[in-house]
Amino acid sequence: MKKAEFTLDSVRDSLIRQEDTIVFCLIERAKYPLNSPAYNQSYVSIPGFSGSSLVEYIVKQTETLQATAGRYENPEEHAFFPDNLPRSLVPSYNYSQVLHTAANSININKMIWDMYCNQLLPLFVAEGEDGNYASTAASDIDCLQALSRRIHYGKFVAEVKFRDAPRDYEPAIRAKDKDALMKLLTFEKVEETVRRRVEKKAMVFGQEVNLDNVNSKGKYKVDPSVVSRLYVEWVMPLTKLVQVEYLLRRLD
Ligand SMILES: C=C(O[C@@H]1C=C(C(=O)O)C=C[C@H]1O)C(=O)O
Repeated sequence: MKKAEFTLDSVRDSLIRQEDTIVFCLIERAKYPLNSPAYNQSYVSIPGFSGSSLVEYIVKQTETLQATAGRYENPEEHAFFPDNLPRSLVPSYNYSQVLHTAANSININKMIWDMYCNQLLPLFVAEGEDGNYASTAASDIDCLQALSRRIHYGKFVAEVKFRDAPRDYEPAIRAKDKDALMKLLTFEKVEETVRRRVEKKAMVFGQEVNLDNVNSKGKYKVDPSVVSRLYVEWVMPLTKLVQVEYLLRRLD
């Protein structure tokens, strides 16, 4: 099978497609209220598990299973609990080796976890509980994995930007000048387009569909302004943080 081409346009196309995944994941999570017991230590006393919540239990177990099926062999995937994961038990796929090996040392999932659980969730789910704790946690892992994939995709964005203009990036990398790197890789117009597009996607994907094709209740399943805030305050800044961290190691 032909490998996908690797250009700034193809990388941006992937980010655009990942927006759909993220918006749909948020819509699914918003079916349930906060369900705070899923995040409380007092609710879980599972024999053999010493973690701090049902969500952590489900994420750890899911990652263990998916590691054996080769998920983390893919340079686009990052585990939330990467320590002591089992090895893949399936034949390895020959992924394109486009990234510098230093990419392997970058994983900001702890920040993503904290942002999602402590800041984002209360903004887009209703208060209260309905007992669907396991389903809620299953929705959380979908959201977390989609956000993590998008944010760590910054490694590919940075690589393609570096290859397009190595002479611009090299002095800032050698000087370890994070601010200069941030300036070089930032495109404010692109960010504004992303912000407006994800807000629109939240309106289109999250509306009530009926045969008159009118959003009769004028309500959305996830508040579009929360989705644009998610991108402006967390997703884009964290993607840029990954880009800077990657570039700093690009000449190692
Ligand atoms: C991802 C890129 O780099 C930066 C980060 C962006 C983002 O996270 O969406 C958008 C524009 C850039 O400032 C890009 O240039 O496409």
